[in-house]
Amino acid sequence: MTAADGGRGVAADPRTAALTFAGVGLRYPGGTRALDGIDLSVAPGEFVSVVGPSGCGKSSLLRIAAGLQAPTAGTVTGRGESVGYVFQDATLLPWRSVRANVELFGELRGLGREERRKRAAEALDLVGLADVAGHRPRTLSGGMRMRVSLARSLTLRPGLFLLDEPFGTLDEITRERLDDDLLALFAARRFAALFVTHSVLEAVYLSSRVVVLSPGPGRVVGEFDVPFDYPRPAGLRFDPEAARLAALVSACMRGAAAP
Ligand SMILES: Nc1ncnc2c1ncn2[C@@H]1O[C@H](COP(=O)(O)OP(=O)(O)OP(=O)(O)O)[C@@H](O)[C@H]1O
Repeated sequence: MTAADGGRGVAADPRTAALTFAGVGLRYPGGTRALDGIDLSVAPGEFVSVVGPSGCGKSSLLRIAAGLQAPTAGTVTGRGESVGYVFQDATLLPWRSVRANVELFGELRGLGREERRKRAAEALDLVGLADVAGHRPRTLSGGMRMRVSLARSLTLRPGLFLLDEPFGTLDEITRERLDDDLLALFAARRFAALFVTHSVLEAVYLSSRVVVLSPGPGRVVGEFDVPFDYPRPAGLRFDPEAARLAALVSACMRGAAAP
């Protein structure tokens, strides 16, 4: 259950999981084998991060989870009706106001105008952007745009959030701030989350469990439960126990990357 068990975390029970991969493999049409034999479950209210060397199949795994890519082996189950997606690009519509962007998913779902407005206002409040609801996306910073993207998904009240390096292109301070925002949202809404990142420290700071993939084709080579309660104190970034755990995860990743 902890780092002391050498990277064998406790997987979620597939019967009650928010998301389960069973024997999932992916071979792209050109022949690249991206994933092989992935068994992984995310429990309701669990925050799972996936780390691994570049090209090991992390984004492919997220795309399969999102239903954007079909696996060529195995099955994916448990995706409920309401899944939130946040990818590296905020993909906002430039001609719409922030509020209208945040209302978009509700519109696509066929929610009534009043309900959409209410949910958008609530979500913008949660991410601290109520003041710029009438602005166009181009007037916002990169970090604010990612917040709008988060808010847009929050309007669906997702039971599962899929996040692929959402803050990867942002500077360190903005990224840390958004990590804190995400943690606050997680504490408030307690969705299940599958989060892809290159940063082991970010993974430990945010997650209840960190999963390590091998070089491609990605296989699960380590799982680490993170033994810190939510809400997490900002000081956890500098906590020696967190640093020790991050070192273990890194070592597992380096071991996996060894020839
Ligand atoms: N659409 C595609 N068609 C063919 N091959 C692909 C496609 N997308 C990804 N790949 C290949 O699949 C493998 C896994 O790619 P993927 O983007 O999932 O890895 P990743 O771990 O997210 O990489 P990174 O950390 O660099 O973002 C790589 O070898 C990549 O070249």
